Amino acid sequence: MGNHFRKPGDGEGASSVQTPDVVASHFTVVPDVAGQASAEPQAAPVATASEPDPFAYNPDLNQPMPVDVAAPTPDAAAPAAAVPTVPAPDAPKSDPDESRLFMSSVPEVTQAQPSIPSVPDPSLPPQVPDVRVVPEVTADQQAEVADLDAALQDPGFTSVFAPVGDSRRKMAREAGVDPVILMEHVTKVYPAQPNKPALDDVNLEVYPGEFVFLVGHSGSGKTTLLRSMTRDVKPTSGRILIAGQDLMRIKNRKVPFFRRQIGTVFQDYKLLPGKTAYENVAFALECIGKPRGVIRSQVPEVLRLVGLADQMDSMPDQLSGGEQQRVAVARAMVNRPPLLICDEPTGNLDPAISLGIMKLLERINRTGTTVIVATHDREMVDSMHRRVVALEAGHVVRDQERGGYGNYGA
Ligand SMILES: Nc1ncnc2c1ncn2[C@@H]1O[C@H](COP(=O)(O)OP(=O)(O)OP(=O)(O)O)[C@@H](O)[C@H]1O
Repeated sequence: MGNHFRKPGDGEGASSVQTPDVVASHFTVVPDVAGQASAEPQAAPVATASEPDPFAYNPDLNQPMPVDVAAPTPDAAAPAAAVPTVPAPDAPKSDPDESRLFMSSVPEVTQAQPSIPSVPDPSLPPQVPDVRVVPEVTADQQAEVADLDAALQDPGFTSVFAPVGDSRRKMAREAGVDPVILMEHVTKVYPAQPNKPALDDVNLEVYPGEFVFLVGHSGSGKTTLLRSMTRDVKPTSGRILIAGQDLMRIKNRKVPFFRRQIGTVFQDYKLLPGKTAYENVAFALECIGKPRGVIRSQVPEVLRLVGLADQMDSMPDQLSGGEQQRVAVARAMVNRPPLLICDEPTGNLDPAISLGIMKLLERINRTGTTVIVATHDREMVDSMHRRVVALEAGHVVRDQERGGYGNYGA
């Protein structure tokens, strides 16, 4: 298991143009439960792959795409209806250097990505205009939205894989591709509520590249589900594999290394109040032993891509809620985790700002990162036409391709 997180000896096909630092930043290896890999975060072995994996996390556009899996054509990869301001990946670049962050050191695309016309891509949203009406947006909010929109034009966000749709998921299963999230019969009973499981026999599979909304009433178990994916909560029974790591068996001392591979974004940002935006993002890289030179180059780039180039030196309390959340997203993404877990990322934000954050997450998803988002934002879910998993009293009651929010209270 675990094709998504590469392990030593996996990536013979890695591009020769990548520097070791860059490769390490993309494919940091977590020591496995058996302790076969180095426990030192600095080690970050370079990933290699003897056989190309169609669904592996692979930001290098020059890597040959497997022929039996549909890579998005540039046009197909841009869900233009849901994200009208995001340019197609083949949009002209205003600054060639700008492509260095999320695609750090990824060379220019020199060849068209192959596609399989016979495989439909049901993940693409229908071509309907975005008719969201955002009431009473203040001048500050307008400026903030404009900033983020400008940042989202950055060609550094490059589409590698389209989100995985139903037929792709089926195809992935048939091809033996491992899900990045696998939950089997997961039940969580908190001691304080012994007769009311927070999760009750949950089964869930999420494949690399998917974007999934998690919805449900307050108290239905969304946070417990997400926290069990990061081993902040240990289920009472069942099985959880995250990128091949068996979270029911992983040793406690290995959990911090595992978590460094997962990006997390929460409603309350969780920024360090005494550090600037730059320092908050840099801290994430310092914790995993990244060299200073890598930090100095990657942190400004990721902050620029989330539209905060001019606010790197601001303290959290000098930033708006939306800007703080963008710092949190930048921090979660700077090490390029293949999985991004977001718990109510727009819960504290105004609608216009929320839309910007969601566009950002969608754009990150289009670089190949699997994204799961718990939300109460009905409009957002309805407008984005993504996979929707609904929980009710700890049960999965709906798992729908390109679904809507459904009949849930706020
Ligand atoms: N630490 C805890 N101890 C005891 N019960 C808990 C704990 N955390 C959550 N619960 C209970 O588990 C159930 C699910 O809670 P959870 O926070 O996962 O729901 P949620 O869907 O995320 O809710 P919300 O949308 O309000 O955040 C609720 O009944 C809650 O009271």
